[in-house]
Amino acid sequence: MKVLANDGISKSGIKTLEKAGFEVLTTKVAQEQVANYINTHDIKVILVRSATKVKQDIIDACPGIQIIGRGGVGMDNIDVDYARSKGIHVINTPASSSESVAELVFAHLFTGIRFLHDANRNMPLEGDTNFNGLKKAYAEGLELRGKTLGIIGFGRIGQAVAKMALGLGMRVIAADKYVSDATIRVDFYNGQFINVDMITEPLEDVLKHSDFITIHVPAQDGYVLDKAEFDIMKNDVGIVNCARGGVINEVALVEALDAEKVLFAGLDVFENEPTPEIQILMHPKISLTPHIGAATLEAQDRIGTELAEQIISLLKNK
Ligand SMILES: O=C(O)[C@H](O)COP(=O)(O)O
Repeated sequence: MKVLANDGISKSGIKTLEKAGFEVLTTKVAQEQVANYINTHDIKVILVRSATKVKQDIIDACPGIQIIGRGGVGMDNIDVDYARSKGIHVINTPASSSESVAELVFAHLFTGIRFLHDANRNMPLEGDTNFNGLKKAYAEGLELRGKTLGIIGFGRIGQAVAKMALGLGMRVIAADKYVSDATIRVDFYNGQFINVDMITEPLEDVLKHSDFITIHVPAQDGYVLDKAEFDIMKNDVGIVNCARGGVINEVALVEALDAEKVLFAGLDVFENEPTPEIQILMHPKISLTPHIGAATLEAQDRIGTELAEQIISLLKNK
């Protein structure tokens, strides 16, 4: 039985699938060729990350598909309900990348408070006379310890961020439409841990009281952070988005950065992907990464193995 991993899959995933008798194809087929490729190669399982879209057109064109697998969390590139209504299994790996995404949040936070994005762009060339000016700006860096981190969206990833923030000595507050409380287990390398009980707060309170805000909600209709939300935040707040483009109004964000309301932004996701708007790309106060929250060897390894195990249990153990 053939599996097409159109956006790639880890070696561990391929090995597990091959051991169970599947043939795994990792050819990167262009979006417009996907349906034809699936049909001509008799593919039964299509695996994607966020790049390949599996919408109604592909589902209708490929009646042989039995499983659509998303290696990762967000399924906004798949018509999940429609696929399920046609009897197709749709699977993802919701827990595999939480730690990696959370670590990227802190990469952006540390970058923002110590101006790494600016330093990387502006280290002096020989004869450059501006560096002392830069050094003075960099001397206005901040520490995370003792600051308040506001987490919007308190699911698995939001809670993984909370765990790291508590470990760094930050105060953590969170808002979530659906989660009212959570116990955060802050665990240490030596096996010791402490549990911290948290109750979520209204969004407005989180916006008002946070020194830094990080957002962890799925793709949705409408912005979560728009001008009205920026207006009630503290001055010099830092913003991080490693969730989905489209949850922050980028025009309002740029205005807030230019008005010195927001100190910096760390963005892994954009309204336009893979190429963000030029105002975002070139902005001196924005630290940029190209949607790499889950792009660690460890996360991809877990994702590949977890997908493979789900496929085997759905198709081999019937
Ligand atoms: O939803 C996810 O899992 C992340 O956005 C990662 O997306 P990617 O698999 O395309 O890196």
